[in-house]
Parts: sequence; C-alpha cells; structure tokens
Amino acid sequence: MTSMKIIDKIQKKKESNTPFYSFEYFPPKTMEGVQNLYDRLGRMLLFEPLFIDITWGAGGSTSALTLEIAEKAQNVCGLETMMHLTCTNMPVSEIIYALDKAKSTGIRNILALRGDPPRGEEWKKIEGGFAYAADLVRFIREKYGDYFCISVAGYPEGHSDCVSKEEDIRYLKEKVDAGADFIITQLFYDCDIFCEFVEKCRSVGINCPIIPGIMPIQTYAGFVRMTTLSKTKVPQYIMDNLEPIKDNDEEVKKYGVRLCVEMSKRLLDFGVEGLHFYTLNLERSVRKVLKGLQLVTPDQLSPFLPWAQSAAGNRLKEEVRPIFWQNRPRSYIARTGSWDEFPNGRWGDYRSPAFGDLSDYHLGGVTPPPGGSANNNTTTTTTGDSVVVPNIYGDSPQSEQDVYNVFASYCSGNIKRLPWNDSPLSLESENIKEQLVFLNKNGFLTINSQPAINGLPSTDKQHGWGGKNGIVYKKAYIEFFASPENTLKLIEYFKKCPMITYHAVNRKGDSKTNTKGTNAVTWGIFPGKEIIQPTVVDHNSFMVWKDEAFALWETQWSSTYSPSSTSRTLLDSMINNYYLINIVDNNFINGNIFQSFTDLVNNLSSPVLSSSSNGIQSSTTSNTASI
Ligand SMILES: Cc1cc2nc3c(=O)[nH]c(=O)nc-3n(C[C@H](O)[C@H](O)[C@H](O)COP(=O)(O)OP(=O)(O)OC[C@H]3O[C@@H](n4cnc5c(N)ncnc54)[C@H](O)[C@@H]3O)c2cc1C
Ligand SMILES: NC(=O)c1ccc[n+]([C@@H]2O[C@H](COP(=O)([O-])OP(=O)(O)OC[C@H]3O[C@@H](n4cnc5c(N)ncnc54)[C@H](O)[C@@H]3O)[C@@H](O)[C@H]2O)c1
Repeated sequence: MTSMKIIDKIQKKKESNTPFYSFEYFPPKTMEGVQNLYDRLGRMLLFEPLFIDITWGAGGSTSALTLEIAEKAQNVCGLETMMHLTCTNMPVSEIIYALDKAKSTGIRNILALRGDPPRGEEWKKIEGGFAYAADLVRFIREKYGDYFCISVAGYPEGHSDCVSKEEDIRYLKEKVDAGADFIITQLFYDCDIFCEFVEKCRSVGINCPIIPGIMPIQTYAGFVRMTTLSKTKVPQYIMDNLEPIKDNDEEVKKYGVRLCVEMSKRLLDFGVEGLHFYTLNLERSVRKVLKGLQLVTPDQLSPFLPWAQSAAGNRLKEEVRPIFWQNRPRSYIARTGSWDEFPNGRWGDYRSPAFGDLSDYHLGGVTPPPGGSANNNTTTTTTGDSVVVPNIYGDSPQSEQDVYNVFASYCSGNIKRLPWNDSPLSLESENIKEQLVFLNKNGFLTINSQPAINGLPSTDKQHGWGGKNGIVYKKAYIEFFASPENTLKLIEYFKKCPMITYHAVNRKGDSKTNTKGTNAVTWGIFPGKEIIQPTVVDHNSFMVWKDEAFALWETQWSSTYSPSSTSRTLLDSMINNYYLINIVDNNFINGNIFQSFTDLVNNLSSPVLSSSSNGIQSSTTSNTASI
C-alpha cells in the first residue's frame, strides 16, 4: 500500500463531508498477544479506519515492538499507520534511528510526544534529549522536512503538569507553530469540556483539526480506577447511570457503548472531522459504537458474528482468564483484553492482544505511590538506621515475623493496602478471613484468594457475578509468598493430596509444579449459554505475573527504606529467597484448602485423611458454600 499523510486523508474526508474514525493500539506484553493483535488488526481493517496508531511504551519500554507492529500494520495489514514517538529517555541518536526506520518502512505519520516517565519516576529530560514535544516537532521538521505528517497531543482538561489550562493551550499552539498538522486529545467524558477547549484553541489561532480521543467504558471497576487516577472529570449523570448496573459487567459494557454513541453524535454535530478510539486493543465495543453511529455497513460487521469466529477456531483461546492480576488495578486496566469477549472474565489472557504492559498513559502518567509515599516519615529505628517509615504498612519491620504481621494486619483489616492489593479484602473473603490471618501470621504471606463455591445464585451479593438467573462455582484458590523451607514442606505434603494443584516459583525463576494444564477456577451456568469459564490458573501467565509480583514487593515496599537499613536488608532477602506459590483445591465440593497449612504449622508432614487427600470424603468445611 502506498502510504499517505493522514492530514491529506482528513482533508479528502472533509471535502466529501464524511466523518472518519481511527483506532489506537498498544504493543501487547507477550509474543502470543502480538500475534493475536495482528489477527485483530486484520479483522478491524474491514471497518476501514482512516488510520491506526501504535503507542510508544512509557520510557521507550516498547520501542522495538512499536516499530515492528507499526511496520507490519502499514505494510502487511495495509492500514495507514501512525507511530507514537516520545522524548522520554531518548537521546537524539535514538530518535533519528526510530524516524529513519519509520521512513524506510514507509510510515509517514508520527504522533510526537514528550512522553510519560518510566514507572515510579518523575519526568526528566536526558542529556542530549528534548524537554518538550514542541522540540521534537521542530526537530522532525528540520531534519525530515515535509516527509512526515506530525500530530500532537491536546488536553481538554489541561495536562497534569500544567500551571493553567490557558498556559497549556499556549504550549499546544507552540507545537502547532513548530509544524504539527493536527491534534488528538486525551480522553474525556464531558463533551462540554471538549467543546470549550476547541473554542479556546480557535481563539488563540490554532486552526488545525482537533480530533477527540474516546474510550468506551469496558468495566465499572476499570473505569472508576482509571478516571480517578487520571483525574478525568466524569459528569454526575454517568455515575448515576452506572450505579444500578455496576455489578453487571455485560450491562456496563452495553452502557459504555450507548454513552460513546451519544458522545460521538454530539461531537460530530459540534463539527469534529473524526473520532479517535482508544481501543485498548479490544474490538467489540468500538464495533458496536460504529454500528450505533451507522458508520459501518452490515457487510463490514458480518465477519464478526459468533459463528464466524468459532469456525476460525478462536473460541477456546479466548476463554482463558488467568487469575493472578485480580488485585492490580493498573495491570487490570491494561490487561482486561479478555473482558471484550467474555463479560465475566477477570484478568487478561496472556495470549490476548489486550494483554499489555503496566504503563498506561491514559492514567495520565500516574503511578500509584509506593506503600507510604503519601504519608512517609523519616525516623530512626532501634538499630540506629535512619529510614522512611511507610506508615501505611505500620512500623519498619525488623524481623520476618514483623513482615508476617503486616500481611496478617491487612487481612484483619487494620492496614488498608499492600503492594499487591490496592483496596481492602472484598466481601468475597469474609468467611475465610480468620484462616487468612492465621496463614499470614505463620509465614504464608497471602496476596490473593477465593473461597470454594459449589453453586450459588449468580446474583448472590457476596459471591455472585455475571447478571441474573445463573449459578456460579469456584474452586478455592490461595496465592502467597513462603520461605524456601515452608515451600519444600508444602510440596512434600501435597504429594499426598491428589486434588491439590500448585505452582511455585522464586524470583530467579526456579519453578516447581505438579500440573501442566490450564486449570478452570471459576465458572458459571447461565440460561441459554454454554458454560462460562471466566477465570483460570495458567502456568505461562503465572510466570509473567511473578516478575511483577516480586517487583512490586521491591518498588512499593523494600525500596522505601534506606539501602543500609535493617528493614531493607530483611525485605530484600525475603524477595530474593521466598517463593511465590498458588494452590488450587480442585475439590470444590468438600475440600478444605486450609488443612495443609494447619497441619504444617502443627508439624504434621502429611494429611491424616482429608477430603483433599482422597477427593471423596465429605467433611465440614468453613470455606465452601452451597445453594
Ligand atoms: C493522544 C495521546 C497519545 C499519547 N501516547 C503516548 C504514548 O504512546 N506513550 C507515552 O509514553 N505517552 C503517551 N501520551 C501521554 C503523554 O506523553 C503525556 O501526557 C506526557 O506527560 C505529555 O506529553 P505531551 O506530548 O503532551 O507533552 P508536552 O506538549 O511537551 O507538554 C508537557 C507538559 O509541559 C508543559 N509545557 C510544554 N511546553 C512547555 C514549555 N516550553 N515550558 C514549560 N512548560 C511547557 C505542558 O503544559 C505540559 O504540562 C499520549 C497522550 C495523548 C493525549
Ligand atoms: N469474584 C468473581 O468470581 C468474579 C467473576 C467475574 C467477574 N468478577 C468481577 O471482577 C471484578 C473484581 O472481582 P473480584 O472480587 O474477584 O476482585 P477482587 O480484587 O476483589 O478479588 C481479589 C480476591 O482476593 C482477595 N484478596 C485480596 N487481597 C488478599 C490478600 N492479601 N490475601 C488473601 N486474599 C486477598 C480479595 O478479598 C478478593 O476475594 C468485579 O467487578 C467483579 O464483579 C468477579
């Protein structure tokens, strides 16, 4: 395909008086995700977007992949592609490399950005790099003349670093004056704010197209977390509309589509040339919005009917939902690809194209603060170390038992968050709270769990999911850190428990497991549907998650102490030695996942005779509920 400048394409659309739309994608985290993104790009090609664009990971973390995907999208998929390029950590030589590479592969469109800082850091200009997007635009024009069409970012609510909206608009004008051809805005949910922004831009002489960035709401939790972290204004009526349906994922998605259609109509009436969709690598909602706006024909939609997908053999792979990320909102937002196809899915499938990296600029570059940064104090410990005390986790730990007590305090509700858990235990854990406290006090440091459920109404307040008239099931699941000694003892114990499956891995990657397969841990039966299996435990995802899990321990907790402090040394040693383990009790009818821990604490090295050991004996269990 001969590539074209997007600004010329916009001009042509304007002449024919037809609105356009475009789709943003990000580089998926895994190679399987990348492969599936290509499939998805191929399918979305049928919608005939004016262009697509590929983001540049925070701090250049995805630069090679961004270049590769942009090239394939342009040359293999035949999509007009715009590559994002940021200044973060980029010396001029690397900027030239990226632009030369783009040029040599036929890409003619660049979104020039300052970029967000790498996770957990403040933005800094590097030696020999650029400080602002305007400098990058100027540089591209100087070195490449008119070859590239350049777009830049605009912020209807003002950029998070800016002193005032007026000043931000002045800097936006500087980018346009430096040679930018058009503007794409940050997402927003209040159209009035966008319209005022455009009017202010026009009043200071910004005359180029200003394209609104739109993100369909995919899940209630994701939406609330994302808009809170990025401080995006949400009109009250949207929150009021979501309130009664917030527990019904399918309804939330449908509302997200309706809202997007309404917003898009308003924006088109206002006179925007086109709509830019933040797809999060998902296709279903965007497809429905385009259908709602009558911008696509039935022919363009038909290949996406369920039977066509099934014939392509994609169904099985799209049903996989690893459980590990359930407590991580940022990962959760970036990786909820699976929710697209299965409204009850919890966490990203590592093979899904929507399985992304942690850095999501839609959060406005906001990284949740480490453990106590919001309320840190410097103090001197009994050992004389001067440390920053993360109040949020209590006093600085001096022994492993102190660390155990922090985890236990979280489960008993005295500490509100842990590095892996942004909010307190959920209602789902109420009946197993005491057992979790016991585990943690004894050195099994839990970060995730679910109790066994043997058939409860899908509307059950504590355990239900997925809307009305269903029946839901869960296998008991616990994920925790444990010392190498405790890990070995547990593994020995599990040799006599055929119904227990586990995966254990330390930071270095030494892994132990008694299972290879993908294990369904949550499923539901709904009228007129096949079994819905939203959550699985899966080895490959676990291995990806373990890097994040150990990194969180370090970045959110141990690194908040000074390097020579006792607490830092202690935590670092635990991080380097402990195993991350998940166990599933496959006997969801009468298993007792906590038995093994009680036995170990009581120095019993194997089960006496429990339901988990033979899989058939019935016992009274405190963690199983039935209809
Ligand atoms: C459509 C879109 C796509 C994006 N894609 C990515 C991506 O792929 N990867 C990524 O990491 N991030 C991305 N971002 C996020 C963006 O990189 C961040 O918001 C970043 O913090 C600002 O980038 P910018 O290009 O808007 O910066 P700039 O325009 O340089 O502005 C940055 C800040 O500096 C201020 N400023 C500008 N010029 C001056 C000056 N001369 N003196 C003083 N202050 C000044 C501005 O008011 C603003 O507060 C995207 C944002 C949008 C809206
Ligand atoms: N619960 C389900 O099976 C299910 C299924 C489909 C969809 N959903 C939807 O997914 C979203 C989130 O669901 P969720 O309830 O599973 O998410 P969650 O984040 O509340 O789940 C994490 C689970 O781990 C527990 N946990 C957290 N920290 C822990 C720790 N340190 N030690 C031990 N356990 C800990 C929590 O109490 C909770 O039970 C909701 O919108 C929900 O409707 C849930």
